[in-house]
Amino acid sequence: MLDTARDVGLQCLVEVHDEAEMATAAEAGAAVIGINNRDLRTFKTDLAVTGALASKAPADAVLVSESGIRDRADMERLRDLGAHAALVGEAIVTQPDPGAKIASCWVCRRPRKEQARRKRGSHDTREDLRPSRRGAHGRRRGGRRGPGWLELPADGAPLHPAGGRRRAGVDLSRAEAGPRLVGLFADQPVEHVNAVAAQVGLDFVQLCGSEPPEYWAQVEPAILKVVHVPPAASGDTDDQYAVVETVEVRLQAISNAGHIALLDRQSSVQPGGMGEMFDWSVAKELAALGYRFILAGGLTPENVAGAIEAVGPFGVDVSSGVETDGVKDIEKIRRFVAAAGQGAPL
Ligand SMILES: O=C(O)c1ccccc1NCC(=O)[C@H](O)[C@H](O)COP(=O)(O)O
Repeated sequence: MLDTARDVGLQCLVEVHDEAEMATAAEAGAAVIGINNRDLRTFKTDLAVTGALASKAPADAVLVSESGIRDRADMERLRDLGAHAALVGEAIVTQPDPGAKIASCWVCRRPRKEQARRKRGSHDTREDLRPSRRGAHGRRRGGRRGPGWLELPADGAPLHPAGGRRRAGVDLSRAEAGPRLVGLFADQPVEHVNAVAAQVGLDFVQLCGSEPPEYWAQVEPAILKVVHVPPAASGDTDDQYAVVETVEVRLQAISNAGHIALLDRQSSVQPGGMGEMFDWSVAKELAALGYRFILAGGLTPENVAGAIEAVGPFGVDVSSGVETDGVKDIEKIRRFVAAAGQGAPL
């Protein structure tokens, strides 16, 4: 059945409740395994079932904990037990405001102690399609590096694709096999973005301008949406909190639309590539609230490990920090990638 599903382009969620069923699922090659915390014979529900079976799952399976999940505390517990996703029914449908309930349960980051445990080899994280960008690699084994192709109307006219290719210095023909290819745009006609993406075979489009959600909806490839983080007006805590709230609204909208957010410093000069950091405590706060984002702005081979450790982003992005005299510097890129790999796992 799994083979048939794959042949027609479907993925199966294979549900298990005990060790024997987990062994069957593993043997069958199930890539997504649902651990049902409810015993369907007795209807007894116990989240500990997830803990007991997660360690018996194939290392590269995605684990979905199912049933009996009520709130954020449960979600955190399941995450710590090794689940990658949760299937929640009753706790959401019985709420007057299901959206608020979902938002209150959102847990994304794996805590560091769990990362460390996995890194020691007891249970591995899985390869997924999450990108990091342009050699700015943050995830350990599961991360993807994404060379970026920059197309911004900063000088009036969009770059021709060939210009982009030269600028990014990547062999586009290798994009399929290796890194994910990201194209950067800012407020350009969406038809143009789609045409370029199709012509070049972009995996992601990074929107660096003030494109609204209606625009995102028309973009064909996956989207990285930049959120420019403004400085706190006075630097005091209230102002900083106001910045967190402003950015949070944007992150929510991006996440709800199924896209990936990239936090970068706001600049009146150009929408990125300024080599300047924003206040990482804002990013740290948002990561603690469970938001996933790529961290950008002023990263360098020297500070990237510390940034990952301090903020805990989903990925990191760099431009000028790996340049020498305005040109990408392969040695700096190598050092950046190595240093990012040494930061706390994302
Ligand atoms: O990277 C550029 O040169 C650039 C130029 C104009 C607009 C946007 C640009 N880049 C957007 C990015 O995503 C950068 O990688 C991001 O802003 C980080 O840049 P940096 O602070 O220089 O590392």
